[in-house]
Amino acid sequence: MQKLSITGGKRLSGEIAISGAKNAALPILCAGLLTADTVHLSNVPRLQDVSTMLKLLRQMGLRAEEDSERIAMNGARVDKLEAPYEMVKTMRAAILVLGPLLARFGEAWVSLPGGCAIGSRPVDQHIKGLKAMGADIRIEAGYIHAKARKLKGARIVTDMITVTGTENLLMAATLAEGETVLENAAREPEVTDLANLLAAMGAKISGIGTDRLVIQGVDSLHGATHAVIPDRVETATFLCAVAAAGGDITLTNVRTDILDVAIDKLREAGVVLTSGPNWIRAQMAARPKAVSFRTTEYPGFPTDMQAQFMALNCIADGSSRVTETIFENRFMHVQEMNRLGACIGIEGHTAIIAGVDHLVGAPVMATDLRASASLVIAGLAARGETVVDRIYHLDRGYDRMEDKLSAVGADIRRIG
Ligand SMILES: CC(=O)N[C@H]1[C@@H](OP(=O)(O)OP(=O)(O)OC[C@H]2O[C@@H](n3ccc(=O)[nH]c3=O)[C@H](O)[C@@H]2O)O[C@H](CO)[C@@H](O)[C@@H]1O
Ligand SMILES: C=C(OP(=O)(O)O)C(=O)O
Repeated sequence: MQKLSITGGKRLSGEIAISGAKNAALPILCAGLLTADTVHLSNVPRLQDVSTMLKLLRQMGLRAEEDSERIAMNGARVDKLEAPYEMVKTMRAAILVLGPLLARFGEAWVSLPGGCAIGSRPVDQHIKGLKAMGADIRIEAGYIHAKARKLKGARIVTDMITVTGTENLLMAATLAEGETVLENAAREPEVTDLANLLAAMGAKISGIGTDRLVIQGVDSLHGATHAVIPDRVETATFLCAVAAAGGDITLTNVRTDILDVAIDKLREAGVVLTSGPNWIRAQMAARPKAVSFRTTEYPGFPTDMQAQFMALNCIADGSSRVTETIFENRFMHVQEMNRLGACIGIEGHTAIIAGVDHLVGAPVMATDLRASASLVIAGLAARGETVVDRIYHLDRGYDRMEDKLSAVGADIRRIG
């Protein structure tokens, strides 16, 4: 099993180009199922989840031609309406084929995702919404089996804000008969990016970027050309890395307008940030100051950045409180950080971090995607060598992270 070896204590200096957003690219690839025409995508990140999603879509009959960070996909020959367990278990986002398959082909078989390292993560709201649109949905042998001769528009109020739930229902609604209103919709920029692509494909959507999406169904969608938005989580991860290790880096291909909370917290931590239209520069010369926060839906503090900011707090001056409100089990990195000498206690959904003067490298285990990133950040700041095991989690969502970090002076390499 591959690992990352990091020898901490090197300041970071130079430029890193940010890749396209994983959480925008995955639903956007699934949108290719909604049309028989060709959808041209650029700024698609090269990471494991994208490869897994392409493998799944190709199994269904979607044609996808890849060239560097561009993909042209054509759904004219899609005929296998199934997402098997082997795919869904490695990538929960496979659930995003449910809405498009049902809307265009009237049937879908999607393995029910189980829980994962960060929480139980049910998909009841996806099912509730599709049922409200007239689908007949049964759970058969571990699969969601959905059927609908033609979906019908409906007013759907989800019990909680759900990102992929909103995306699935949005895609389904584009080809439903009549009007669908999605209340309590997720406002994450990745949902907006998907909605913008769907609009370019001929979908009639109003309220894009708000928590109330109104969709007038159309008979068919057509091809389009779209650039995936830059990854705000990858951006924030590298900003946390320089905040923890010190140095001066400039990130390019970024969208600073979707990073407000992260930027505020980094400034509070003492990072000097300057930015232009598509770049941000971070300079850090001192020990970071501790920052407290609670995760919430966009535009609040993202749960996907919680672990990386916690790594910063471990070596910060002062104590902090980090409350996780989205997932019930997203503190798996805490025990690993404590193995590096951090001082973190957990009270319910809150981690209380007493900043220590320095961390000391040790072998640690990655338990999920962002936990892995946080351990890399901790390793960059620690004295001596940290070896992060199970980095297949990291590879799911980061595009060549160790190459990008070594290019700015980090001592990091893949082993095993
Ligand atoms: C591929 C992708 O975009 N993944 C992101 C997406 O995950 P994902 O879309 O799976 O997360 P959701 O927004 O759906 O989850 C939010 C909360 O709602 C709960 N819930 C959700 C749906 C449902 O039917 N029932 C239910 O109870 C979940 O268990 C969780 O507690 O949003 C999360 C929250 O910003 C991010 O951490 C993930 O990186
Ligand atoms: C939790 C994440 O992804 P996923 O929903 O694909 O598990 C993430 O990107 O941090």
